[in-house]
Amino acid sequence: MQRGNFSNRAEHNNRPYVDNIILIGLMGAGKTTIGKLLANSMGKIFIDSDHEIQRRTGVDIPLIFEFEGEAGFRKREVEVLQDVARLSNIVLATGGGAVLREENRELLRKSGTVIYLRVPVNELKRRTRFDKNRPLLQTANPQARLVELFNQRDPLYQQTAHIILDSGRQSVRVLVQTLIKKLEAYHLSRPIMPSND
Ligand SMILES: Nc1ncnc2c1ncn2[C@@H]1O[C@H](COP(=O)(O)OP(=O)(O)O)[C@@H](O)[C@H]1O
Ligand SMILES: O=C(O)C1=C[C@@H](OP(=O)(O)O)[C@@H](O)[C@H](O)C1
Ligand SMILES: [Mg+2]
Repeated sequence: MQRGNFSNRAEHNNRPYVDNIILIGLMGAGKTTIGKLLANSMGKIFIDSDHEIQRRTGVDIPLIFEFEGEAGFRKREVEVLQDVARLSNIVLATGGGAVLREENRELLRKSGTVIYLRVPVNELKRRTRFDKNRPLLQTANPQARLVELFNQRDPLYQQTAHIILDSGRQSVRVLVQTLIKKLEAYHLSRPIMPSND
């Protein structure tokens, strides 16, 4: 067995918690950016739940919020998560609010190894400041909004994640390498058969 070589797929086919990688964290944490690179490096298929929602509806996220409100968006999000969680050999970048529903938190935890990209609010603000595609940040004070969301969601991300990666200004490339090492260390420390935790 080639320990640490995740491209050896056959070994992991019936171990979804090893096979799939799921990224969670606030807006701007780098889920989409790092997810793509991580999938590439590990020979996995990249899926972004927001992209999938946009593909299915044919419209962008701000328009869904405008017409259906956040509640409408969350319904679409849960549907997409349930569908993509059935796949294997994927890296899934979720939207920042995916952990709000308990049913999603349970689903994500049992469908893959969940990684929380934990980034300080100042850095999140810097990364999202010119972005018009995140309806929740289109307020007079996006920094205060991010603080509020961090306080509300940080405990939810922590309880959902198998691995927490605290990061600030490291480059995306360095983060991907660090993540691959953390994944290997995490799985080597686990029993072969997954438990239900
Ligand atoms: N480690 C990083 N260092 C610098 N910029 C980053 C890093 N990760 C992501 N970014 C940038 O931050 C912005 C938001 O990243 P994104 O991947 O869309 O985050 P998320 O999907 O978590 O909301 C993008 O412009 C991206 O290029
Ligand atoms: O935090 C949130 O509630 C949201 C995050 C966004 O995704 P990113 O985290 O990829 O920006 C997107 O799903 C939507 O605008 C709502
Ligand atoms: Mg994203």
